[in-house]
Amino acid sequence: MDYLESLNEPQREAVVYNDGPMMIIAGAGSGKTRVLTYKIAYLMEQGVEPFNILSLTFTNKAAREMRERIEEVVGSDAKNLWMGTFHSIFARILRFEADKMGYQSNFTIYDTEDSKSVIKGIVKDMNLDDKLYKPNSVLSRISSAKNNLISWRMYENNNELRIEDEASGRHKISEIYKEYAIRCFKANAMDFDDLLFNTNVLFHKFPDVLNKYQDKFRYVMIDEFQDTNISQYVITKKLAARFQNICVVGDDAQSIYAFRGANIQNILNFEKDYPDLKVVKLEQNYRSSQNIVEAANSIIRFNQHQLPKNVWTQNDAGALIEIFKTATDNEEAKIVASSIFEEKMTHGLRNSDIAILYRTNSQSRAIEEALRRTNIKYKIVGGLSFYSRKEIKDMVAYLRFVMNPADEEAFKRIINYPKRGIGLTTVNKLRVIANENNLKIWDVVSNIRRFISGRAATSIEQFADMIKAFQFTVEQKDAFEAASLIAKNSGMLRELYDDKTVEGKVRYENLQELLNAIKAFSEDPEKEDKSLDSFLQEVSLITSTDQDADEDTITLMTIHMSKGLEFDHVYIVGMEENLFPSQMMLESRADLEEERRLFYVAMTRAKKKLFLSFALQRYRFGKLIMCEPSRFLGEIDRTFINARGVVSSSFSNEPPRVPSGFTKVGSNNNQPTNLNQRRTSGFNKKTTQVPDNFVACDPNDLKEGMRVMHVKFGEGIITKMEIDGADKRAKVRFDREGEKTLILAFAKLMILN
Ligand SMILES: Nc1ncnc2c1ncn2[C@@H]1O[C@H](COP(=O)(O)OP(=O)(O)OP(=O)(O)O)[C@@H](O)[C@H]1O
Ligand SMILES: [Mg+2]
Repeated sequence: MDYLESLNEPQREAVVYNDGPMMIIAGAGSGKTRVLTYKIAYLMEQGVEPFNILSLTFTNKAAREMRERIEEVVGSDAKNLWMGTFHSIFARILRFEADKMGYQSNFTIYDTEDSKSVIKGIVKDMNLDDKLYKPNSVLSRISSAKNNLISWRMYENNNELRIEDEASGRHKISEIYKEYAIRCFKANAMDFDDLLFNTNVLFHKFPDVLNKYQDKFRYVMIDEFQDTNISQYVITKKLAARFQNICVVGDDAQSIYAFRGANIQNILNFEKDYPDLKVVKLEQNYRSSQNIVEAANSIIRFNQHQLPKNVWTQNDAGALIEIFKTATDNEEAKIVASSIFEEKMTHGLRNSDIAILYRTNSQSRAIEEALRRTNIKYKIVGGLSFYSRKEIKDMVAYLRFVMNPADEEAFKRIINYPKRGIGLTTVNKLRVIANENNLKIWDVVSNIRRFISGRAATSIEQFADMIKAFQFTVEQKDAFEAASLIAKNSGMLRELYDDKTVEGKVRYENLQELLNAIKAFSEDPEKEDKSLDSFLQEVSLITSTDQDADEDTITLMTIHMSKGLEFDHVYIVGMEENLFPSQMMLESRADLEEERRLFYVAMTRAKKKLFLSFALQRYRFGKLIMCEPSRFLGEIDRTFINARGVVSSSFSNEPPRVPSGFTKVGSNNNQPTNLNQRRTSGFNKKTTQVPDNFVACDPNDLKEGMRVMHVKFGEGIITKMEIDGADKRAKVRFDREGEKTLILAFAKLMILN
């Protein structure tokens, strides 16, 4: 039982207490996940059967890691634990119980792209304005209804929602919601939100089913509880109602999914719902250096809404936080890459000890380029994942349709890919026939002669025969053989093989890689169900953090994806106003607090060293804009910072000033004005401006005697060019500021004549 020795007193207390509801609300890095892991191991050691324990995590990867730890203590029995994300666990339950809901157990799980395509179709069929009813925003409206357990029927009768929709000019959303639900059902498909929503319906409508699972799950655990939504909360509460052995673990200061419906209120409700709740606080941080812990504390104090907590650590003070001030986003990337190179040399770090975090995915491009140039291996978590690539989705659509021929989205993808002369008009005709006769698309396709004749009918008949042959194959052969045959006989393999462009080759390799994955799956001794169907289920629930790379790479990801993880060195890039805090998310104080919690999450991922960087100029939305340092930088207690101000054109730490006469960029940027009201940043209190047409020139184009413009110093004349090793410098006599020597790699100059 030596793992108990590796815990501090309150952690141990939390591990061994298992008689009723418990909540651990504790600071970052204080061992919450560790406690949950050992709690499960402890229960199993006490003789609790693994299949009586349900543990819900933020990613499947987190579940896998926990399971491995538990296995170290209790052995292979840990395989039988019910562990995973809410979505994967409830998809599993819904498969078992599908028939009760009128679904077949091989239902498809629609991803966001599928869902949007269904909505697009509905908007078109209803003759609505597709600019007003954008798939994204309609879907998010439906999604948030579902996460608040509002069915389309309830939506229809809900005055408040109707008024909101009417105010935005979109009074048809309730009808779209209804049609969307009908189409998904007809396609034997559920979207991600349905996995939770339908589980709620299932438990509500079928008390005997609920009873069964209540009996089964004697112990229920939830990690990252602060980010659960109402739908998730209600399900788990129901499940735990019999034994009341529910243990939730979280940190209100790390709640970062409110924008997706997560509700911090769940923490407060929990105390009300379980009056005999045992509450445990963990305050000692084991992850980070003292400087990092204190710096993170210093920023989160700016939030008004939080439970009182005092996070401290016995770890060493460690290095100060580095702040890099850089001229442009590309330069920021370069500096981060060279810092990583240097740190690796001096501290003997592996790539996997390092992470670069950013607010939005699009920031990765510049960083990737710089890393490639420096020969540092990296992986992007949460970008376009393997399973989101077109060729993979096409192939998966074939498999989906073979398994579930009601799946209309899969059908749309493959009916004319590879090309078989079945155009959009025909496809639409098929859908109309299906709708009018209240049939599934497959019923029409597989009996096409009854409905249409001519050349199109022949092509469709051939398609139907092909699918029937595939269905037969799937019954006869193992997953890998069947998938290989489908890849070949559908024509997909040849289509990709014939494309000899570089991209085409990559796509062909990707398809092979998918087949490899199916082979590995069908030979995995750990898997009980090795069928193609079961492979598809797993694939549709893969979250982008779940992919493991064997290689030693540094990790690039958004802060949202980094929850629960830790790295020796962490770089947070793009610390600029309007980027972080994000301009798009800032409408209220609550939004700002959520952005700040996001920053808190990012900072507390670092064990030993934290680097923050910002650029003075950055390309955004296709335009070069001036940036101000993030207000969050100014909120960090100065004691913990080493502001080197690494690079700016003049090596100064002053904010850039802008010569008069510059037009203001951003006037068409829709910046809410309230953004500029509160400035605590010690870096920059002024709004900076840059000319709209400012385009920095290539240093090689500069010559003595040229008239140039500099963002900060204004106009001037080049008096001398100097080359010092790799560095090119220019002496410029500025009209206002006098003579300056600029390093051209960093100073951005625009040629005026
Ligand atoms: N008592 C302990 N002794 C030594 N190391 C510990 C102890 N408790 C936790 N740790 C280590 O501290 C680190 C943080 O633990 P863990 O990830 O469980 O924290 P957490 O509270 O879940 O963090 P987060 O809020 O980021 O999810 C891990 O590396 C863990 O192994
Ligand atoms: Mg954790």
